[in-house]
Formats: sequence, structure tokens, C-alpha cells
Amino acid sequence: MASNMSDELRTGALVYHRGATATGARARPGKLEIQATKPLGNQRDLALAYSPGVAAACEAIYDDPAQAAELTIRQNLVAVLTNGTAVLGLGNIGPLAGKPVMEGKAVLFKKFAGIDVFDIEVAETDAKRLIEVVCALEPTFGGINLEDIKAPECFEVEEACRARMGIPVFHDDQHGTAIIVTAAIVNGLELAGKALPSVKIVTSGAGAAALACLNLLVTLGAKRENIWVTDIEGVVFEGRESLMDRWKSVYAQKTDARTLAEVIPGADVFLGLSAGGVLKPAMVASMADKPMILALANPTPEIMPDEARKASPGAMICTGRSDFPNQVNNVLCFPYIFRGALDVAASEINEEMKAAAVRAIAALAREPSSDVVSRAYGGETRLFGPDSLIPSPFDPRLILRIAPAVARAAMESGVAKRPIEDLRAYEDQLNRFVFRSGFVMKPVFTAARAAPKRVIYADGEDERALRAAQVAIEEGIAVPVLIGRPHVIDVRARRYGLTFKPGVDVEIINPEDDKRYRDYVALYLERAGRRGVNPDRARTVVRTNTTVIAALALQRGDADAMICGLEGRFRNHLRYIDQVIGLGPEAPDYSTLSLLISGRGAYFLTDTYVTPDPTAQSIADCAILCARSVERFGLTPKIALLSHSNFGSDDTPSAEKMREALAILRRTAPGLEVDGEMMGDVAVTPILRDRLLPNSTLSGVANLLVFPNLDAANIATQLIKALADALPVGPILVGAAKPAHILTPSVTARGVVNMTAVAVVESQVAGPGSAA
Ligand SMILES: NC(=O)C1=CN([C@@H]2O[C@H](COP(=O)(O)OP(=O)(O)OC[C@H]3O[C@@H](n4cnc5c(N)ncnc54)[C@H](OP(=O)(O)O)[C@@H]3O)[C@@H](O)[C@H]2O)C=CC1
Ligand SMILES: CC(=O)C(=O)O
Ligand SMILES: [Mg+2]
Repeated sequence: MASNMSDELRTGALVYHRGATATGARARPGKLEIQATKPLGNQRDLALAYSPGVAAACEAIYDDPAQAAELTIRQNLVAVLTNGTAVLGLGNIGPLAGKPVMEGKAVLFKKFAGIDVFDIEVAETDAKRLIEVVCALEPTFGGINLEDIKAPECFEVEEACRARMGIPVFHDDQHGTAIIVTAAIVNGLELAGKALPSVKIVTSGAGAAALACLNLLVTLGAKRENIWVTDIEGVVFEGRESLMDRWKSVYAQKTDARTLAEVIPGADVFLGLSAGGVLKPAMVASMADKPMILALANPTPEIMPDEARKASPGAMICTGRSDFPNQVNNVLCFPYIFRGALDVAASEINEEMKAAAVRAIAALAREPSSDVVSRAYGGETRLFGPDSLIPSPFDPRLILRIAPAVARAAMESGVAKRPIEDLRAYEDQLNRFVFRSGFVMKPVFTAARAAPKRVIYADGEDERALRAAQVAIEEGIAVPVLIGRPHVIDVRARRYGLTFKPGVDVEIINPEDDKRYRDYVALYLERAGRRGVNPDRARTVVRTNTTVIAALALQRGDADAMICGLEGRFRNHLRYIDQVIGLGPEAPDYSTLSLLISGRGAYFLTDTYVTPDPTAQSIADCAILCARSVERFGLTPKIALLSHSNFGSDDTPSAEKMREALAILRRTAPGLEVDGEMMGDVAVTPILRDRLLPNSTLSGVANLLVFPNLDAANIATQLIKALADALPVGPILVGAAKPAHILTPSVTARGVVNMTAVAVVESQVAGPGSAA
């Protein structure tokens, strides 16, 4: 079995799933683990968590079952349950092979909406027995998300489980898909100036997803007589006997037409929820003016967007994939509809809640970007239109709009067992979740993609640089320039299955033979001739030192940003960057900012690599420049000046230094949200700060942590990275006149890609001569 994807993506996906920890320790296969949320460190904890204390919780639930929501994980726990009979468009591959998809859905539930999931793969194809299995799981879960169970069994299973269970049972492929498809169609028809009751809709697919979409469209006004359904047997017509069921026959037409090609002429909407490649360009050409083409089979759509566009230039085209505009995928719905349903302890997800989700998604696509969102998307303003019919899956407002709308609909329709009294407070709570959720790199990538720049990799022969170059091209974030010998790059790129074309989508600078050599030597002498570099030395360095070559290329304007440091010592690289690029006009010195993305949020730490024992003035200068860097991530910097002392509780020289740094910042940068000196836990734990430092001017969790010296900053970074398995990004070099970054030998290819995006965004905003 081999679905349609590049070898590079296939290999990457297998490596991703096999996995390795950040510290290179034993691989942890799969995408999930269970984590304890309560301490279990001593005899008493054990007595509370387990016998005898746990009996108190059991008895409380026995006396009042509603207590399960207070004493167990149940109210935030959803089953993603499949029998593997319709896994994506891969078909009946069975429950075991379907497990990666279910683990994937679990990750999406957690990351997008903070919902915990047990993925449950059941070896049972008989609908009646499957119903028994699902219903027996009710004590464990707050909700059931049925996934990838084929039609028609899925209808019977969902109907029966909904009727028998007191918790929401939601077949994602039916209703999650129907909600997002309907939102896209509502918006698309409005743009085309058409109305739902009069449009002709033709489907390919008469399974779980297709029929649920049609049912919801009919509820909202589509006319049954305008709907034509086709499946693997062709048109669903009155009297057809093979592969028919009572759900499909609702849409049987009285007709002699038998094929998709016969019924598609004049259609306003093509709804593909079947298999790759079934819609042909000639069929698209026969559709009505300004048609909507929803080619939603995964991973290969019914028609590729470029083919559809060629056949009908005015068409609005949607796919289920993330690599084209208009991703119509149920991921835009299921995390948030469950969030709203669980938060009011809804007994079901009813039609009102689904309609509320449709309205919220459709309306969100039309919303102008708010300041915060536009900043979070790197200043990009997404405008409602044919290529933006629905929000992007990373739009942070999805949870903010859909979950409250669903919760409100549940309350108004009387299925909420625990209504929310203060919806405003609920929205605030969701807002906090969004900014904790770690999608911190997303706005940087979006901004980079809007105006890609040339990024030069000094270690252009290194596997990580080569892989990063491939990803940078595929993601459209940068035009890579590799320093290295062309034949070595070529052999290695082929060995790693990379497809970029040297000279076409990447430029190569060969240190052994490049026509710019003399110019580079001259420039090096100009920049470093008075810093101990003589002509002989300059000729040798420019032929052998790739960091210098990268810096010269950047200085000359042959690249917009540089990345080095995959080998060698930080300080050596910094010396060369300083010689060639130098400090920006507003930067008294260099410093580094290391970003750590953990399950608890994103934290920037400084100065992690440069100045061993900075002065108070230097700390204040560094904080100001680092705050600007943090803003590029769409975040408002909240700066904590860290110490072993809390607001004067100790008078050591380093505590005094941090107090002095605060005084300088208050004077020179009054707009910054900053406070100190304070201890690390106080900085990141607002409750503790409220108790210990009630007068602090810092609000919420500090995200820019400024350390008194290099040892403290570097040690803290390495410890957090290793112990919290945090994803490191950086170090980000702050202070250089142009975007130049020195990574560390432990960086991964993904780390290089992340820094490529950061460097591109810096080069977009760095005016001539400004500090990057
Ligand atoms: N973008 C999104 O969010 C979503 C996309 N999907 C995609 O939709 C597709 C169907 O999923 P689902 O409804 O759950 O699965 P089902 O198995 O329930 O339905 C599949 C349907 O497609 C039909 N079909 C299969 N192959 C062809 C073909 N070559 N030509 C015409 N019809 C065909 C089947 O016909 P028959 O029954 O006669 O065999 C059946 O009607 C998958 O590709 C899936 O990835 C699904 C959910 C969400
Ligand atoms: C997206 C999804 O659920 C599917 O393709 O099955
Ligand atoms: Mg699915």
C-alpha cells in the first residue's frame, strides 16, 4: 500500500512517528504519553492518590455520580474510537493500522483545545457488537468521538450510542466534516451570489462524510431535488439495488443518468468525499459559472487544485490538505465543539450546537483581523475571499469563537448539565489557553512566507542544513543559499532523498571556486583590516572559513540573513560576525535570546551565550533589544529580572545589580512591562507572585526571563530543555547590524528551519543599518 506523497515526506513522517527525545535518549514511539497531574513523591501522596485515600473519592462518586467531574479526569476526557473500516481515504485498513490517525486526532484535541484523549482501536466490524463496546465505555469518558468507521454501519452505531448514552457521541467524519463543509459552502455561495435553495449539488461519495454534509445542507435550505449523489457504483438512482442502504436512498434521483460525468454538467457545487482523482478536468469545465469544488478526500483529493483551476478559472477550490488554500478539514471543528460541549457537561451534541458551530466558523472567516490576531500572524491581514472561505486551522480565534457559541447553544437548547454562568469569564479562560498552547512559531512562519528572503547557511554541506533548505523551500519561507562544494551537496542531497535543485531553487557558493572570491577578500580586508587581518590571512580565511564567507555575503547584500554554528565554538563564530557585520547602531553589545517551548508555554531566556557577567546597564540594554525580538513572535513581552532575591530580600551584589537594571529600564523604557528582582518561580507563577510580591507591576506569567549572568542563563536553559523536554529555538543573536545567527552543534534540522524563519522575519523588518 502506498498513498500519494513524496519519498522525503514519507521518510520524515516515519522518523517523526518513531521519535527521539531532545536529549537523544531512547526513542519514544508514537505521538502520546500519559502524564500524572498530581504529586506522588512520598508516603502521604501515595496514601492520598491510592489506597486508602482514593476510597474517599470513590465513595463520593458512588453517592453522587456528578462528583466524577470534580474528582476524576472524566469531564475532560474523550475517546477517539475507531474500528478502522474507513481510515482517511485509505479505506478498510483495520484498527491497528488506523492507530496513528487516532493518536493524531488525540494530539489535535490536546494541542488545539486542551482536551485529553484515550485513543481506542476496536477489532469489531459488526455494528451491534460495536455499539455494545462503545456504550460500555460510558463510565470512563466525558464524550465519544467516533472516527473513521465506514458507512452505513457508522450511522447505526452513532444513532444507537446517542440514544443509549448520557454523554456526547459525535461521529467526526459525519458531523465535524458537515459543519466545516457547510460553513465553506455558505461563504462560497455568498461570494458567487448564489443561494442554497437553488444550487445544484453533486457529490462523489455516499458514505459517512458525504451523507452527513448533505443532511446538514438540507436542514439549512438546500433542496433534495437539486442534489445528485454518486459513489463507486455511479449515480444513486431510484430503483438501484446494489450497494444501497436506507441513508443513501434518501438522495436517490429518478433518472437514467448513471455516471458522475452525466450528472455534473451545470452543477454549482461538487462535494468530493470519496477517493483521489475521480473528478476529471472535462467534468469541471461542464459545471456552472463560479462553481465550488470541494475535493476533500485525504490524502489525495478528487482533483488537484491546479487542474481544477485550469478547467474552470473562476472556481472556488477547497481540499482537505494543509498545503493548499481553503483547507476544509474537520480539524477546524472537532476540538472546539467538544470543548464547548464538555465545559457545560452537555448530554449530547445536538443540531443547535452544530448550527452554532457552522455560524461561528462562517462568521470568523469574514472577521477582519483584530490587532492581536494580525500581530500574531506577523502583520498579515487575511481577507475573506475565494482563497480564504474558511479560517486557517491555526487561527487562534477558532477556540474563542466556536467553543462559547457551542456552549451557549447547549445551554439554550437545554442539554447543558452544568451551565456556565459567566460566559465572559469563560472566554477569558479560553484566551489564556490560546496563549499557553505553544503555537509560538506559527506567526513567525506565516510572516516569513509572506515575504521570503535569501538565507545563507555557512554549513551548507551539513545534513541538517540540507534538510532545512528542503523544508524552507517547501514551506516557502526562504530562498536558501548553501556554502559548500557542489558535488558534495549534490551527493548528500540525493542520499537523503532531497529534491531541491541547485542553481534553481537553492544557490550555492563554492568556497573553493567562486567568481566573487576577490570581492569577498577585498571586503574582508575593508571590514577587518584594522583588526589584525592582513591580506594573506584574508585570502586564506575567505577560502576556508564558511562563517566569514556567509557574513561577507550578508554584508555585500548577496543574502538577507545568515545561519552558522552547526559546528565549532560560539565565540569563534561571534568574533567573525563582529568583524564583518558588527553591532547595530542601537546595540551597545551582543546578547542571545533562547526560546524554550514547553507544554507550559513559551519562554525566552537571556543572555545565554555572550556576556559572562554583564553590568546593570548592559542587562537593561539587552532587555530592551530582546523585548523587540519577542514582539516579532506576536507576543507582548513581560519581563522578569531574575535573581535569588525577591524585591530586596537579599543585598548581594547580583541582587543589587538587577535592582539597578530595573531602575534604568523604568527610566529609559517606561512602556515596557518589567519587574524584579525576583526569583524564577515567582516570575512564572502569578499566584505565588500575588502572595509574595503583591505590589509587582508585572501581570500574568513572565515570558522574557532576564538573568544576572551567563552561567545562570545558560544552565537554566539547558536544564529546562532537558528536564521539561522543551523544544529549543535559537539562540537568537541580538544586537548584530544584520540578521546573523550562531546555532549550536546540538541543533536539529527542525531547529535550523525554525531559526531560518526567525532570520527571515528579522530581515523583513531590519531597515538599512538597524539592529536585527
Ligand atoms: N476533509 C475532511 O475533513 C474529511 C475528508 N474525508 C474523506 O472523505 C472520504 C470518505 O470518508 P468517509 O465518508 O468517512 O468514508 P466511507 O467509507 O463512509 O465513504 C466512502 C464513500 O466514498 C465512495 N467511494 C470510494 N471510492 C470511490 C470512487 N473511486 N469513486 C466514487 N466513490 C467512491 C464509497 O462508495 P461505496 O460505499 O459505494 O464503496 C463511499 O460512498 C475519505 O477520503 C476521507 O479521507 C472524510 C472526513 C473528513
Ligand atoms: C479528516 C478526516 O477525518 C478524514 O479524512 O477521515
Ligand atoms: Mg476521519
